[in-house]
Amino acid sequence: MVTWNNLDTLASFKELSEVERVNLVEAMSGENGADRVKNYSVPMAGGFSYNYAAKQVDDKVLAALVKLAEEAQLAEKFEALYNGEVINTGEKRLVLHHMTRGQLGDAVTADGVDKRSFYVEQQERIADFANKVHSGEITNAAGEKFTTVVQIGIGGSDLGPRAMYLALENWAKKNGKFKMEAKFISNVDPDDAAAVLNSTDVAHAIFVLVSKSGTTLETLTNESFVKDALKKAGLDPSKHMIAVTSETSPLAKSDDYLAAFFMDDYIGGRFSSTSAVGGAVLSLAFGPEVFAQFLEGAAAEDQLSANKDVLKNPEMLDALIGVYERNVLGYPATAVLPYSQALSRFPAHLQQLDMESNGKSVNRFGEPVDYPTGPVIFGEPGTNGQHSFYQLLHQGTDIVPLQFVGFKNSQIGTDVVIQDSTSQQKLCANVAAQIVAFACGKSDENRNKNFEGGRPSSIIIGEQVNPQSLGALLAHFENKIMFQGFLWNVNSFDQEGVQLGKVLAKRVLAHETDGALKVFSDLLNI
Ligand SMILES: O=P(O)(O)OC[C@H]1O[C@H](O)[C@H](O)[C@@H](O)[C@@H]1O
Repeated sequence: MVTWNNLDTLASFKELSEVERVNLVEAMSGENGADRVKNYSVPMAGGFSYNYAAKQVDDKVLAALVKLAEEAQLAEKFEALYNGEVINTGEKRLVLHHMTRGQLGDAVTADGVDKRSFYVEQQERIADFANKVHSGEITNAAGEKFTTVVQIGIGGSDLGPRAMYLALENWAKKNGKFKMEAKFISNVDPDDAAAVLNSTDVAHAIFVLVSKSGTTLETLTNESFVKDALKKAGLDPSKHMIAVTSETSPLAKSDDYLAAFFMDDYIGGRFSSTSAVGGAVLSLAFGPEVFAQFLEGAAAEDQLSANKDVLKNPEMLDALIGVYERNVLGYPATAVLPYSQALSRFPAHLQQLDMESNGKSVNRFGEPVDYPTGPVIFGEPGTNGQHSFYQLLHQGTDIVPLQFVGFKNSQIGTDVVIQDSTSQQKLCANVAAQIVAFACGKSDENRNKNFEGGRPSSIIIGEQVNPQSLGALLAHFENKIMFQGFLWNVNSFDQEGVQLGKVLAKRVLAHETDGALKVFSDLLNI
């Protein structure tokens, strides 16, 4: 049995806050620093390692974190989750996204079906559909092959799949796995749909309407926008559209689609990249085998997350260090900085994954908590970020912990030697330099040029962005966020905070406003 307690009631949390702070400048300088880089590293799946040498931890802090993990029952809570306990207390739901990529524990039956079999069945249906589209067995009305896939969805039905597609696009082109170009429409801004449609040959496009609830205003509006464009082109929308939704949604039983594929209420939108939500677009774009490899990578990382030895569990360790930084050291934000163009939208996905999950002020029983929970998450690929907001990170008044991700190899392989180094080497040199610059700083008599250092970072180092490594990386962050939710004792799997704005927007559109809302409506010409 697991017990759910607030972080500040745990004796081990009090002990952690009393452990002497690490002076990162000293820790990371000289031979000491070299030893830390060699020793403070844990292997991950997908060829990665998680290196936390430049975090503000030492063996004493780590020992206290291990105790905290034990008292908070992190391993047992994960076990309860994958064995089908109702972890999403707010919505009274199980949390089963891990099951889309493997079976970590017991078989789980819900709604009268074995859930793992249900997810596998959907994967097989998608694979069959994608193969038929690729072979020309499923075509447009004129009998011509579809060449483009356009996903319509928002939030979890957009960000993850889009980030994953962009991450693998060049890898697929280079490795002969590229089947169809994918595009995405998400914003209700008419310029989003119009711009995508203007650059798409709609007669050869298949549209994937993705909405777990089937009620999201932006997505339903964009569906109508696309149907309108198809009709104007003399095409039958029902021959160009498929749906991905939950079986209980209004879209599930509609005849408006060529086919419908399902996820369910036990998979949160932001955790749905490995379900049919990511499966449809990624299988169409790159083939079902590539999607299967992506799932394998995620499953392998999930296995590591289930390890009870904290120092061999990269996700648990990352989560614990993050909570130490947030709740003991008092840092307000975390930046995610992938040194890889392929991961250009990965930080955007993590913003939703992390902030929608752990941006909570009440615990899982609805009682207010007296400590900070999820930090602000933001990020950009390096080196672009360096030339943008790193000034604040190096010399600003807030300390912002950093999560770097770096790869030894590029995806396309085309490179050039300028001033004795390749572009890939320059990219990697920058990430190494930044870690040490942030940690150690540099003294200068001119205060303006002085770097105090002491700014913590970790780095996930991999070989290359490919389907397996991408799956592992995604699972790393999903599971880290889950463990942090356990530590903060919040429900990471609901998102009530997004409702109020939606309700008020409906009122504006119905002209049922007064006060400030009325004046803003007038100012915006609604
Ligand atoms: O997939 P849908 O039901 O259309 O939901 C799309 C998104 O909208 C909601 O407002 C939530 O904030 C997100 O968690 C969700 O991913």
